[in-house]
Amino acid sequence: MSWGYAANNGPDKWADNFPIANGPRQSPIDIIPGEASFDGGLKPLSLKYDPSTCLDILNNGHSFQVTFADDTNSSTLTDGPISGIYRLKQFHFHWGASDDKGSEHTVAGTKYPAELHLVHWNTKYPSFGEAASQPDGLAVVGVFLQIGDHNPSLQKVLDAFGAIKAKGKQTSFPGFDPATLLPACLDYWTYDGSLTTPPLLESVTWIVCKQPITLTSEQMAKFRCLLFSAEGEAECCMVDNYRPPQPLKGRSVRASFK
Ligand SMILES: C[C@@H](NC(=O)c1ccc(Cl)c(S(N)(=O)=O)c1)c1ccccc1O
Ligand SMILES: [Zn+2]
Repeated sequence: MSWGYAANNGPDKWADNFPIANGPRQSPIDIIPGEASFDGGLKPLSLKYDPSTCLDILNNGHSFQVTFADDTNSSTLTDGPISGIYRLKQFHFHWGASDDKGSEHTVAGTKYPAELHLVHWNTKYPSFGEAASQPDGLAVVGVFLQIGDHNPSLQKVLDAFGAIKAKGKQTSFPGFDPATLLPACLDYWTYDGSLTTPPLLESVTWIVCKQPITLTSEQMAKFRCLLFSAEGEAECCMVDNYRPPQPLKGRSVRASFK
């Protein structure tokens, strides 16, 4: 039985096969703004993305991912809390069965309907796979989604869902600029954490943007048309693919803003 988000294979069961689930730097966490410490030494994020590196969009049975060519420094994250150059590998989302839940990080207990993760790896290592096992290997920019105005950029992603409805489906997705999914203000919280999905490796510098991006409730409903299941299997809607907040275990959360 492989891991998932159902009662019999979901987050409460992951420690059976991935004992690091109870480790010292697990993600996500509940971010409590009043307990975050402003760090004037934190630099602004520098995100430089080249749309020509965007390759395809796929349903991996846990979420959907938009993948990028990461053989050059065309799409990178630098500065912010990190040193060196991190390359964009993919972005994906986590969302709920209804608009009152779905994000992985929460803010003083507040859940957003969804959360975007832009996954980058440290080019001091030879590949994403190598980097994912190093304490400074990955850097993920998290962006909350909240119900509001229509999001034309996100609509381009939603329009591709017809081709990737079932687990294992993939289609080319050229020329998409992920910078169009970023909020106007790049103030952020940062802390040391992990992948929020198995193998839950403790290799992620988390960078969570304070300002959400918006989408309409109708756009949010489109996420819930994807399936966890493969073609020919009993249809199972892809919803509630989020891990709940994990213990902080003494970690500090820094803020790039006052
Ligand atoms: C669901 C998907 N997970 C990732 O690809 C993933 C990779 C890195 C990060 Cl940092 C994150 S996260 N959520 O912390 O940003 C998620 C996955 C996991 C295992 C096997 C197949 C597969 O597709
Ligand atoms: Zn994620």
